Amino acid sequence: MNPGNPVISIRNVGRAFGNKQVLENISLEVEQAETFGILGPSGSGKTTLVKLLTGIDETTSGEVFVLGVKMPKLAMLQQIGYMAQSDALYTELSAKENLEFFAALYGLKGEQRSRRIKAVMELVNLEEHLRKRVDQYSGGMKRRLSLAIALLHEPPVLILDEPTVGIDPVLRLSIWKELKALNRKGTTIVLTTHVMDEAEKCDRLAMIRDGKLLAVDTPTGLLQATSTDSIEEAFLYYGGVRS
Ligand SMILES: Nc1ncnc2c1ncn2[C@@H]1O[C@H](COP(=O)(O)OP(=O)(O)OP(=O)(O)O)[C@@H](O)[C@H]1O
Repeated sequence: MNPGNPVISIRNVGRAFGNKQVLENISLEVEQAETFGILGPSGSGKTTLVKLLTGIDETTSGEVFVLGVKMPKLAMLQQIGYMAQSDALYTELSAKENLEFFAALYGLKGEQRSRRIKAVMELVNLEEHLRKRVDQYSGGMKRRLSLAIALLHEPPVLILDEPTVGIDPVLRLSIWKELKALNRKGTTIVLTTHVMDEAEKCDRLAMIRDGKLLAVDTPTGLLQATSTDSIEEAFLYYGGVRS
């Protein structure tokens, strides 16, 4: 970590849809090479928040900066790897064709493109299914392919919306190992999760409920602040029970 050099800066951010205020006055910063988790009950605004970080969506108040650039900014596509909650894949194409499409979008060419496609497919354990059409993939395989695409261009910022849903525990562990290895190389990771043992692996966690930021701290700090023994209990303390 490199404190004082935020890769992501969220300043007084609000997002409303019509008269429904989904995010309210959120401010937080994520430092370089942090794994930063966003935890909150269903409908609390996690996906809305991460979409603002990727530039897919825009704030209705406040500002978001990624790597010092005010979002949204199309050019930041190259700098951010995003894994959405619902897979954005071309199902009538093979995995390879999907990867090639995104590789082209990210400007990867020739030998580098082939090398990266091979590397990310190995990582998510799909190398044997490279030529298979995505509509023949299981739900878990599609999640893994989506993660592979997010990692393809080795972006400095990774934004993952519930990355390991539908992924078995063995593969989940190997994906976490890789995420931590990326962290060590300087990649900043923001993820949303409902999985408590994943939350514990984050350097810091933001707890949100009803679009409001309730706490930001290390997992240990959250346990101390709530006098609880597990992240699950801390989550319930902050109102997860009311989801
Ligand atoms: N485009 C939209 N138009 C209107 N309301 C929306 C829109 N997108 C999200 N919302 C509302 O914003 C709230 C927060 O949704 P969001 O998807 O961010 O929650 P979440 O915390 O990611 O939930 P989950 O854990 O179930 O994925 C919900 O009440 C949702 O209905």
